[in-house]
Amino acid sequence: MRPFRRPARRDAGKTRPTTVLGCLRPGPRAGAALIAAVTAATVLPLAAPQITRRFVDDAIGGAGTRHLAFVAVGYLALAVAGQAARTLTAWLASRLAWDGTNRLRERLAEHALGLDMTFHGRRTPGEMIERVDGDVAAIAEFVVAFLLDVVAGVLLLAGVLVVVLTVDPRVGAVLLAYCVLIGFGMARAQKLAVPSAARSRAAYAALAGDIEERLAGVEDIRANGAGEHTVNRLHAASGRMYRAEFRSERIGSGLLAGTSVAFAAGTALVIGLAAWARQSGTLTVGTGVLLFQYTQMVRTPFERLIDQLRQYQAALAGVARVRDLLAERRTLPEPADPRPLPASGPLGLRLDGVGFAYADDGEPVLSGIDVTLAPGETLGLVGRTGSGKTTIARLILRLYDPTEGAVRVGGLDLRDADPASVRRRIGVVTQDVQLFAASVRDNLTLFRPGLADDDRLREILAEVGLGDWLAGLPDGLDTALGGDAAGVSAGEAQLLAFARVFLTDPGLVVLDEASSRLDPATERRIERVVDRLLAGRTGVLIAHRLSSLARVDRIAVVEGGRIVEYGRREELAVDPGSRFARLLSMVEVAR
Ligand SMILES: Nc1ncnc2c1ncn2[C@@H]1O[C@H](COP(=O)(O)OP(=O)(O)OP(=O)(O)O)[C@@H](O)[C@H]1O
Repeated sequence: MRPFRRPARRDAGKTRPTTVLGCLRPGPRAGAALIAAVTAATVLPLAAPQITRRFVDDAIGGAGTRHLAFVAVGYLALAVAGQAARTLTAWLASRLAWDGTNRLRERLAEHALGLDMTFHGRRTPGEMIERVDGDVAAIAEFVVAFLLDVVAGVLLLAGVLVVVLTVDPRVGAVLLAYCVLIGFGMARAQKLAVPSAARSRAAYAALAGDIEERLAGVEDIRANGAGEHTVNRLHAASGRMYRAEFRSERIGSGLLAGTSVAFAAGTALVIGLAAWARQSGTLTVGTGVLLFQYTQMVRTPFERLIDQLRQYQAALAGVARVRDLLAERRTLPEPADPRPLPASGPLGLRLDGVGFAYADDGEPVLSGIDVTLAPGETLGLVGRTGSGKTTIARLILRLYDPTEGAVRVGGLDLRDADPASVRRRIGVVTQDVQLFAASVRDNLTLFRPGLADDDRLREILAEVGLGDWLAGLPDGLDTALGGDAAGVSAGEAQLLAFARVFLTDPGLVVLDEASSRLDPATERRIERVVDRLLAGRTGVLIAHRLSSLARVDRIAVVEGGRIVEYGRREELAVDPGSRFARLLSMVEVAR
């Protein structure tokens, strides 16, 4: 099978397909090769019984051994050629299917990555894996099976009927009626198989989602001793899958057994008819054998078709889900006339009467938020958990659009700003730093090789205080970091995240301070880096430690989605009636 190829090279200069069918459609040459192979794989086996007939009739007629051996060799050659055609068809079909599904998988991954947080907030990673991988694999398997078993099978069936009708119209008519009956029975059977296959697939997706979620939270589960409960839940979910799968299998094998009996009856019928025709002298023994062989040939396509019913259902459900995913549109509209944010220097920030709700008909999480920061100024956001600080940060990063008011950066409403310049000019460091199973270099540049050369990367790592850490790594920038950030402490991970932001040199930075405790030395290192990062940049700091607020110009106290206090830090600190002063004095008392 051809190895997976990157789309950038293959599709360079071409329009990328956007629909499921568009992705799966083969190129004209590959399509023609497949049609030729399928035709050969159908016609060659159809010719085989003709040779058997000749052999039998000639043998009964007293033909010589040489002649019979010649006919036998012809039969053998035809069988070998038929098998070769079938192997070629299988190879071409799987190659085309995997080529197509690779295109589909890439398209889906690209599409899903381009969707907004509103979409991703509603989906678990397990569900997305099942969609982008599980469904696509089901579609690929079906495409192979469809080409091999359904298309080739139906062609063979039609060929057999045409030949038998030509050889003996009476037997042909019986065979045709018989096939129609079996086809009708199968269509009815499909109604049974379809829902059970869909249920089994849904149970599997639920189990995959459950496992993924539990594995992601393994630390919390262990720490809280929830292991037994988790195993019990998984037991229940796999029990549901087992029952759904078992039922689906039972229906499948019941159908297979039913057709076996029907075919045995059909064969007996045709043999009986052939014997009767032979007695009445209208049929040679060879033709009887030929009819018997053709009847046997009808069986395989039908059995394969039945076998495909369940797969067909899974694939159809997969196609529907993949279509739904491709039909998902960004909820953040692209600006009609995108304007870039100022390319250099600190960016001013203004939140103008901003209101926001996560769901269309949900409770507002933010309302009436007004904030103004001049370029280079810093704002500290404080407030209880759940008050809306992270949501404000998300709006500033344009992960969501406000439902009321506007977020302006550098004088530009973010809805009118060029999204690429928003990503470039607004930087963020969140509490949960995501490190990838890749080299230090890729973790810093986030897989953008042209972003900075190695010297610049070393310089930045030294700047954030990771110079010694880098020197201690076995392969320097090439050292692979574990996917779970194994070998990287929480503090180092935070510093790596700062290094990422330094690389793009944004004009506005949003820092969601790590609430977990770091050792005092690391905390001091991080604070020094924060100072350096905020120098000459506009900053919004979600502060979990009041000490961090010493560096900000303005303070906003958030409560229940509103700013209940806003002002210059020094003024609020000396105003005994302010909440900020009360917070400060509480910390003093605690000390
Ligand atoms: N993705 C989301 N979908 C729906 N509701 C959300 C989502 N994220 C947050 N919320 C809700 O919005 C409100 C504000 O949450 P937010 O995370 O902004 O608070 P916060 O002040 O940052 O809290 P913390 O200090 O704990 O991080 C909360 O009621 C929260 O439950």
